[in-house]
Amino acid sequence: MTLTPLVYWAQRHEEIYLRVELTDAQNIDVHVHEKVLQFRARGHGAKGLNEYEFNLEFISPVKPEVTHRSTQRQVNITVRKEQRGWWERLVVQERKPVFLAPDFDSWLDDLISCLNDFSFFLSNISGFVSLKTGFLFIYNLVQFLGFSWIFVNMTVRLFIFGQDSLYDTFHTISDVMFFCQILAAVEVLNAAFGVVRTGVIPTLIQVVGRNFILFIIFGSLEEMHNRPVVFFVFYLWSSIEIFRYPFYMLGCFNTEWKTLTWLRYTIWIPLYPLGVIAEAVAVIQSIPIFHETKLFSIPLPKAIGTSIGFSYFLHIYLVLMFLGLFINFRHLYKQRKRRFRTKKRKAN
Ligand SMILES: CCCCCCCCCCCCC[C@@H](O)CC(=O)SCCNC(=O)CCNC(=O)[C@H](O)C(C)(C)COP(=O)(O)OP(=O)(O)OC[C@H]1O[C@@H](n2cnc3c(N)ncnc32)[C@H](O)[C@@H]1OP(=O)(O)O
Repeated sequence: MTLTPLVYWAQRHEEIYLRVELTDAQNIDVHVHEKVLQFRARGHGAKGLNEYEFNLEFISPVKPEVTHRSTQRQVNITVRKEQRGWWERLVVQERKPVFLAPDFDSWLDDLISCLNDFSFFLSNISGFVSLKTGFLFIYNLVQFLGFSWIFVNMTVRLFIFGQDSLYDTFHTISDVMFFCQILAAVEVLNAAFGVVRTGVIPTLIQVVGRNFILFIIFGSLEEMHNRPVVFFVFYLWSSIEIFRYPFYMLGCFNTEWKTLTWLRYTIWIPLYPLGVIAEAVAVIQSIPIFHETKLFSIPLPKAIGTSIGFSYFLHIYLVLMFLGLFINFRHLYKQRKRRFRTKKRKAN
């Protein structure tokens, strides 16, 4: 008849511990094949000095290497789980074998270690959520909410009112866009003071470029308010921001969602040129209006008798825009390469 020793078990996320109640155990043979652990040894158990053995078929796969250590009172066996995780029970069959019992001492150790882990996590978190992280997170959250509101509002209005919605974008959206774009000046400061790892020039080009269109071209000319170009400019701007800001928010906690990262570093490829083209259309449409109204024109001395129209500056600005497009396109291309190259290297 086969004699089985008493076996106590416990688990951690990566390991299984078995404590076999055999004193002075000798000729210990323990190995794992597939999910089954086989144990055989000679020692003093419940039925005196005898051969004892047992088999356990684990509920999940384990690594084939087993370590064991015998003391005068028991044999301790450690088996490594194939995949990290918490098992709902030890063995495949729902009714546990009679010789098997939970090892409460070890569970207690486990509980203590869990509490230690938790307090370590808490102490880390409190250090981690520094002032800078908190500030960046809130900033990105506010921008994300603002641009999401813009994007969703414009999309819903497009579905409900169709083409008509293109003509009143400025009236319905501009207040939130003003708010978000004024706030975006913070990004220039962040870059200038090294709060985030990015160049000042690309950020300045981005913020100044957009605010020029928003405040000077759209904001100061009522004639522009009902033009469909406002819709295209606002829609293109918000289309990138609803991905860029949540990407930064996750970054604040060293977390990433691969799809979001891919979107943040990819959809600018079509959006940026389209955005610049839409902005250029807005500038071109505003030129005759500035010309007629003489708004922002600089009067010259009476002797010369004329003024320098703002529309001249707009011609120069059109050239600057494409220069800006080139600089920022190159910058974003480099950022994309850096991001995906670093990721690939980390993966290797
Ligand atoms: C100098 C005078 C100016 C004269 C202007 C005249 C010319 C004007 C031409 C203007 C053309 C503008 C056209 C434009 O308006 C059209 C459009 O926007 S269309 C829509 C598509 N647009 C886009 O896709 C651009 C979106 N914007 C951006 O991407 C940024 O503003 C830009 C500055 C262009 C690039 O961003 P950045 O350099 O910051 O790259 P990363 O996102 O890779 O960030 C680098 C690292 O910094 C961390 N970071 C950055 N910001 C934050 C933040 N707010 N919170 C937390 N962390 C942040 C980021 O995580 C990266 O860190 P790591 O590398 O460690 O991951």
